[in-house]
Amino acid sequence: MIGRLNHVAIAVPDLAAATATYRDTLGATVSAAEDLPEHGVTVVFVELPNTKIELLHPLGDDSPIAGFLAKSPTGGIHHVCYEVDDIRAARDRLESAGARVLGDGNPKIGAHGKPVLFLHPKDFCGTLVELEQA
Ligand SMILES: CC[C@@H](C(=O)O)C(=O)SCCNC(=O)CCNC(=O)[C@H](O)C(C)(C)COP(=O)(O)OP(=O)(O)OC[C@H]1O[C@@H](n2cnc3c(N)ncnc32)[C@H](O)[C@@H]1OP(=O)(O)O
Ligand SMILES: [Co+2]
Repeated sequence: MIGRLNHVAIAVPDLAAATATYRDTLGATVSAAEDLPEHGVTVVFVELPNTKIELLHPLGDDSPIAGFLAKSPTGGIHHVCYEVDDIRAARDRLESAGARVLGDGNPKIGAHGKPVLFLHPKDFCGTLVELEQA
């Protein structure tokens, strides 16, 4: 059911410093920072030849990544995102298998303009999984 690895997201306490690390130390192409209030994060995209890295920083009082950064103050890998052909069919299949879809179960529009959903980390080997419609 899952296809390409769309991105790996890294939660960071200092977005400017993380951006500089990827741009200046690792020599990657990075985007400008973008606020996504709908998702409670500010994001910088790092473009790699075969996938993307999302550098995430909390935005607002109810950011879903605040708890993660409280537990890992220096940051760390927050989620992986896999592409699926039909996100609603994937959701229904996963729910039938007992997996927990986070939020109200309806896809939101993600950072790349496509519908996304999140799956509980305890159901997927301790890793938060994002699904994005291909
Ligand atoms: C940029 C836009 C978009 C895109 O298009 O790409 C994004 O990626 S937005 C990214 C941010 N959005 C989300 O993460 C939405 C989904 N996330 C959530 O709903 C919550 O973060 C969460 C996964 C339910 C966690 O909520 P939180 O309140 O922080 O923690 P809990 O106490 O409820 O956690 C329960 C349990 O799970 C562990 N945990 C939490 N986060 C992670 C994680 N990222 N990876 C692995 N494990 C995680 C947490 O430690 C708890 O474990 P125990 O302590 O053992 O109970
Ligand atoms: Co993401």
